[in-house]
Amino acid sequence: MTQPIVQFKGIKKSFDELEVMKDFTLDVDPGEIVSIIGPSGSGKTTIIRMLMTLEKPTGGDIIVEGENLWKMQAKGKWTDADEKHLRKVRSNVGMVFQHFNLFPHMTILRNCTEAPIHVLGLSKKEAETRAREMLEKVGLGDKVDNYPIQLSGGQQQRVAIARALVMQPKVMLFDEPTSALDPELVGEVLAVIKDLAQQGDMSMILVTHEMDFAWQVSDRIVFIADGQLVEHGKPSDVLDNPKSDRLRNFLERFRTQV
Ligand SMILES: Nc1ncnc2c1ncn2[C@@H]1O[C@H](COP(=O)(O)OP(=O)(O)OP(=O)(O)O)[C@@H](O)[C@H]1O
Repeated sequence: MTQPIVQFKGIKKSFDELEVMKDFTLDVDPGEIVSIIGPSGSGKTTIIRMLMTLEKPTGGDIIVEGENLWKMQAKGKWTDADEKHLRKVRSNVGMVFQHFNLFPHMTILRNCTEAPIHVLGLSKKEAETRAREMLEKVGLGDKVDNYPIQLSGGQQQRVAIARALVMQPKVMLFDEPTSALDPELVGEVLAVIKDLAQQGDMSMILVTHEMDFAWQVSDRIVFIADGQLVEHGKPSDVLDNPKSDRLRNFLERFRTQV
């Protein structure tokens, strides 16, 4: 049996009095494409942020490639060696946010070489070779010397995808990657993500409100509500034949809004 690349086990998460996750459990297999859907405020972004170690779960375990993210302390407290180990495990996880957050004073190429040089320790030449290859892959091979401000929002988001890919992650996280874009720019970004999904060598966890897109690219759709996983399965099962009232109501509300 293959070991899941990512495991959430009994995750609890509260912000002061607000209990966001009550008991969230999910395994993601190598190469699997999982989309997370759910009502606004149900904790989708929080799940992604916990996996990026940007938020700490209140309880439960998050395991990446067999390593328990929040329990890596060898001596019961965080040491420099633990932090280094954590950074290494975390470098298996790439992230594309809603807002692309490129460095405005750096060229597109340099935006993509900073992390491989400083986190992975690649030489400038190696990092540039990888970055050019990834920028080519997202259709921006001719923009390496431009600055972010010279690119459209859709192009900037494609740079953000290339920047994450340069780290050769085993899992890519996308948190509503098109929601900050003008509608006419959404398609080009979704096409790049779809392409990556079809290559099949990376796992992906996507938080998206683009249901048609989720239907097309996902191996599995996960519906969360009230702090837990309510339903999951193949897109045709979850989106076309919901079993629970909560999912049925969510999809109905969603369809009347679109
Ligand atoms: N740092 C924080 N401090 C306090 N509350 C927070 C924090 N981050 C998130 N929350 C709250 O946790 C809940 C879940 O937020 P989250 O952003 O994960 O939801 P979501 O499902 O991604 O929502 P949306 O679909 O609207 O993006 C919300 O009520 C939010 O206000």
